[in-house]
This record gives sequence, C-alpha cells and structure tokens, in this order.
Amino acid sequence: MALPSPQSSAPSSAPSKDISRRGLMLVLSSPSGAGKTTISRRLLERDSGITMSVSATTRAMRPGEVPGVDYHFIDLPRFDQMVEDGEFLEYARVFGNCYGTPRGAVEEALGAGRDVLFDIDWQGTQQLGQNARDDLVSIFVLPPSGEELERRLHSRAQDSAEVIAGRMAKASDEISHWAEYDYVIINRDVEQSVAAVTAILHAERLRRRRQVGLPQFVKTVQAAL
Ligand SMILES: Nc1ncnc2c1ncn2[C@@H]1O[C@H](COP(=O)(O)OP(=O)(O)OP(=O)(O)O)[C@@H](O)[C@H]1O
Ligand SMILES: Nc1nc2c(ncn2[C@@H]2O[C@H](COP(=O)(O)O)[C@@H](O)[C@H]2O)c(=O)[nH]1
Repeated sequence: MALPSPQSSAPSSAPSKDISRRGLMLVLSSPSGAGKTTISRRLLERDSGITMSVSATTRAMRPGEVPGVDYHFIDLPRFDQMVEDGEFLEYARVFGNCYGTPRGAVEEALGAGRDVLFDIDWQGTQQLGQNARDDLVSIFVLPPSGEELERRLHSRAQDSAEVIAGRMAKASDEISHWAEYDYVIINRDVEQSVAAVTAILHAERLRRRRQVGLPQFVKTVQAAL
C-alpha cells in the first residue's frame, strides 16, 4: 500500500510543533467483548491527534449504534463492489459478517500527519502489516479471564444469547494470534488500560523514523552552533 507523504503535524508528544511526522496506524484487536471499543472511545476523547477509522460492515446495527460513527452499515452487494473497486485497505469475514476499512479516510488522515485508530481483527491487522509495516503499531487486548469475557459480553446487553455463544466459541482462535502483536495489555481496569495505550501511542510518535522533519531540524540547530 502506498501511503501518502506526511504534512506537518503537532501531536502533544512531539518534541517541536514544527517537526513534521508520519501519521501512524494504531490497531487494537481482541476477542469480542474484551474492551476495545470502550478503550478506543476514552482515548479519542482525550487525544485530539488521533482519529477513529470507521469500518464498513454487513452486520445488523446494534441498539444505540450510529451509522457513519460506529460503522458504515452496508449490504453485501455494496460490500462486494467496494472490494472489487479496491476501496478497502483491508477486509475480512468475522463472525459470519463482512467488515472492511475504507481506504480514503485513512489515507487522508495519515497524509495530514494524523494518527488513525483501528478496532479490527487479526486478519485485518495482518493485511495492514503486509502493506505498511513501518506505519503500524499493534496492540492485543486480553480479558482477565474467560469467565470475565463472557460476563462482559452479557453485560453489554446488545447481542442475543446465540450471538454471544458464537463469539465465545471463536474467542480462543482470536486469542491464539496474541503473539503477532507489538504490545499486549490485559484489560482489568479500563482507566489503566487507557493509560497503557496512551503511553504506547506517545512513545511510538517519538520513533525517529516517524519524525521525518528531524534531519532538517537538527541541521538548523547545528547551523547555529
Ligand atoms: N476493564 C473493564 N472492566 C469491566 N467491564 C469492561 C471493561 N472493559 C470493557 N468493559 C465492558 O465490557 C463490555 C464489552 O466491551 P466492548 O464493547 O468495549 O468490547 P469490544 O472488545 O469492543 O467488543 P467487540 O469486539 O464485540 O466490538 C462493555 O459492556 C464494556 O462496558
Ligand atoms: N478485519 C476487520 N475486522 C473488523 C473491522 N471492523 C470491526 N472488526 C472486528 O470485527 C469483530 C466484531 O465487531 P463487532 O462490532 O461486530 O462486535 C471485532 O473483533 C472487530 O475488531 C474491519 O474493518 N476489519
């Protein structure tokens, strides 16, 4: 995937507001119900430098979900057309439905030097890694236990008992990919998990290769010495 060149950006953890930086792709994956959505919402509230990637899906809308905010809800023929037209950065079949990341919004954000947050499964993470490994930072979110995972799925009260049973049956498969991720957190306490994700984000923003404006900045500093 050819990602666009970065513009100047000023995330809070950058050493200078004048140093341009490549936007990064921060991925959260987990078994269903471990807490990705909850962590993502709090991170987005607190960090204005990161934007959520809104996926397209063929699954039915849950109570309280907002089209265009939580997902772009589309039918299967439309999904297939988007696949054919190359409109997805990645896509996968998950729990019997199709999910994909529309390319345009992500490329626009990265091109403007903004970071993008993804809530996607291991298949999508692998696809992003194959195409843009240097721009990817991946975090796997584990539940504290299998019992707690099931409790959370029930407590969310948005899926039928049948859907929850299906997701629990796939949880072990999803967890088997944990070691493919850059970071792993155990989501016991939401606030601690958000703090951990924030720390990862801040450190990854400071990676030398992402601060593409550094050579020029260093030259300017040296010229004055
Ligand atoms: N640390 C936590 N302690 C207790 N409950 C939590 C915690 N994190 C999330 N939850 C609750 O667990 C439920 C599932 O969380 P959430 O919807 O964020 O999971 P998810 O990983 O995004 O699931 P999915 O993959 O199905 O979208 C929600 O009711 C949420 O409030
Ligand atoms: N590969 C992708 N996986 C995605 C995408 N959007 C969401 N997901 C994953 O699907 C499951 C189920 O989500 P839910 O909202 O129906 O509970 C979950 O693991 C998500 O991470 C996507 O665009 N690509």
